[in-house]
Amino acid sequence: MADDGMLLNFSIPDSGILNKPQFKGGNWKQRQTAKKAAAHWHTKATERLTGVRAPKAPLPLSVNATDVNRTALGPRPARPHRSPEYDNDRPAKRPKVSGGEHKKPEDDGAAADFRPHSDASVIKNPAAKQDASKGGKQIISSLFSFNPTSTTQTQPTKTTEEDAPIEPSNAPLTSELDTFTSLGISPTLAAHLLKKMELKAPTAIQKAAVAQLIKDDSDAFIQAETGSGKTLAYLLPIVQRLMELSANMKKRKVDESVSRDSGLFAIILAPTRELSKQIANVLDNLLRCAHWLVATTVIGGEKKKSEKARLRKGINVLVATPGRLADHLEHTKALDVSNVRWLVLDEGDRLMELGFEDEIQKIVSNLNLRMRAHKDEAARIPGLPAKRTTVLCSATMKLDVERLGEISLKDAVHIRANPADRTEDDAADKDQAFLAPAQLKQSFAVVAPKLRLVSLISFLKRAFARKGSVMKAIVFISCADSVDFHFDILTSNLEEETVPREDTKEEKDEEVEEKKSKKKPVVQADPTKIAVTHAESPSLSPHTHKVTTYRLHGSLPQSLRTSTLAHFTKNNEPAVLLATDVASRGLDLPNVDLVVEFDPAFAREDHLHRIGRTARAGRDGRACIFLMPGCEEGYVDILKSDRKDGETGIHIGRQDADEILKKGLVTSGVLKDKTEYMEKATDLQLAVERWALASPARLESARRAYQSHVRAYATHVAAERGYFDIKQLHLGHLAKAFALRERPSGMKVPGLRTGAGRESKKPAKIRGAATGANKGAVATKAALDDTKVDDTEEAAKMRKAVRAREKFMRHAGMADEFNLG
Ligand SMILES: Nc1ncnc2c1ncn2[C@@H]1O[C@H](COP(=O)(O)OP(=O)(O)OP(=O)(O)O)[C@@H](O)[C@H]1O
Repeated sequence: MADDGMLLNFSIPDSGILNKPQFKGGNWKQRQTAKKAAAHWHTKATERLTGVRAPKAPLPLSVNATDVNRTALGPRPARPHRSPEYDNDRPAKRPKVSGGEHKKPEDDGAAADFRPHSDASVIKNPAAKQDASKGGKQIISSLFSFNPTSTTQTQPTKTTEEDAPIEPSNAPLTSELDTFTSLGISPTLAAHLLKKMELKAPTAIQKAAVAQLIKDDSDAFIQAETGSGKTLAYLLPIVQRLMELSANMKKRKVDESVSRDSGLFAIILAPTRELSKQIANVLDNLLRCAHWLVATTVIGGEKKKSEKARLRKGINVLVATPGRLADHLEHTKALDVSNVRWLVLDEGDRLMELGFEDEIQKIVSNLNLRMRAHKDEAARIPGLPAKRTTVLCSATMKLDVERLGEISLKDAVHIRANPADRTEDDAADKDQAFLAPAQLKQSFAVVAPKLRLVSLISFLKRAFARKGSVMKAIVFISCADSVDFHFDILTSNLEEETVPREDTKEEKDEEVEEKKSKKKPVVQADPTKIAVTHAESPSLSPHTHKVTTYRLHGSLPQSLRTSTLAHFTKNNEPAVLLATDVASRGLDLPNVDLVVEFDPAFAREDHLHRIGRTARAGRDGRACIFLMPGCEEGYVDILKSDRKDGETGIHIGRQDADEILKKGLVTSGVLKDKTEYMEKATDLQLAVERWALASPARLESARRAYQSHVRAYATHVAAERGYFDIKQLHLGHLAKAFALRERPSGMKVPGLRTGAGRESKKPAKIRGAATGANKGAVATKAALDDTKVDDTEEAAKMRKAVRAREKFMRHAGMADEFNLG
């Protein structure tokens, strides 16, 4: 149209085409109201003249919950400022939902402090609309009101930083007499350890194990704390013995010296692929001083064909996962195990937990059979021991480890770092032998469910505030869905999150069409996002440096898991890894200064393995566990039992959510007024909620994470379920920590993985609290079925393990940890 063409020639000055009026007189409030009204009419007039619709101004991050509501309702009447503390004094309000309809709090078993959600802009959002169409209701509750109070002391105790330094318990020995050569290691190997691997002296467990395994062919059970160097404790004697074998053959001028064709002499079994690869790396480093010896790995998740090709070429040491080795023993002719004289079962308790008992039994019988059948052929290798030595490594001496010992060991020697510490008869509680490294500084944070997410962000913000104070941190989260959700939050620019825009006409039409065709909108996961396992964290990075966030869980493809761990290991900049328990066992990640148990572990020994990712080989480390006020605080008893000086509890620090929020969010360190941190926390929470509401995929991810979290919560071992009582879990408050504004009872997760069809109509709280003795079993089985506890292979193993354990416990007349009946 001609008019349009003419309009193109208009140039609109930056100041606008209408003069802005001056506002004088009246009080501040009246001037603000007049200014807003004028701005509104100014915009409308400009739009009318230009035909261009002005974009809506983003809502600043510094608004609070009531401001958001007001944005939609217009200017509010003057009202005295109400501090969040004032909220605390108010009696509970009946929850009011967006339709104006009131509902009794007990209707959904959720929060009693739900506020009406009248954020029209949120309701206009497609995700929210989709939810509203399903009968979902948007609820905003205040972060700081109606939180449960702590049952323990409210004032933080002396922080662990203030404690006097403690002698490390897993460090290399310092006496001049304690050298590798004094244990029987050859000068060549000792020189290699010193020059190439920078290892000057053995640790206590290495001293005990190396001396024993070099001089003797007896089976052994190695038990030592995390980070004490168990890997080298069993690898060093094997490599030393193989080097001796080689030297022997040369001395005796036997035709062929030891080479890759001489046969397979040692097998090391580890429960996970990550651990197998890590052991293989240490072994490769050792074998650089004996290049004629060849090692390789056979682990699940890799092509069997290439593994077969490697086995065909000939190997001397094999690192494997039990399932894959059992498979090769059955199907790969090139795998000859008749010369195997060392079998190591690393992380024995975990091997049993994952249900590898059958595979290990098969492997052991196969080795025995072939060794007996080829006795004479082995005689051509002078010095090859007549009997096989089996070494079992485990942090604990639980019943299932004893069972593994029965399968694999014969007259085993019990090797401990300090045998004087505990005698074999000191078996009142064998797990108690497993303690945290003495120098590890432990603390717990008492955080109400609603404050969990903002507290985690604040805690990490504070930890990474000064470059160098924390280089690497690991945050343990109970399930894969929750890891993904928190990864997305931490790697998003929350400050850019604005109130979702209004739908365009096209979108409205589309929606009408959709409704007509009665097609349910399908929320598709973005396939490109699956491959992203690390990204910068805007919310954690201070101005001075960047912090990278990583994610790791068993549902990621193996190649991605491996590359993520490698990237995290090589990264020399500050980084945080969000992980499930897939990263809790055996992994040796350098420079981890801090471990955060955002979700407490399912059992005490898992907790010890998790915190053992720091304070390794004598280095310093910090660990903090998040506990909710109430029964969870009782878990401090477990923290005390982790330590030799436990009963006193003097080395276990305590922090409150308020303290964490103040330190993490008020970066100046000085509070302008005592509610400043509350406002900042509320802003952060609102930003996260807006982030979730901005797309259906994010909302789905939040709901999925929440539901998986609740299911995983029900899987704590029976002995600890008093601390983690699902019936005490406040589902409504917890939903807020997942950025959700919905009632737990009405929450549906589109595209829920396996088991979604069996979703009960009852709210999770009621489902979790199934009746009588089988409540734990119901919850556990639901968790195993519906939660991505680990990858599918490991989940299957876990199910098998649960069944095996149930059977075993029944036979042993013991209380079953899953309360099966
Ligand atoms: N003698 C030593 N001197 C210095 N550092 C050592 C020594 N032996 C091992 N280390 C280092 O200690 C760290 C922990 O070793 P390793 O992974 O074998 O411990 P672990 O006892 O198996 O721990 P976990 O129980 O957690 O699996 C590694 O980084 C390793 O390089």
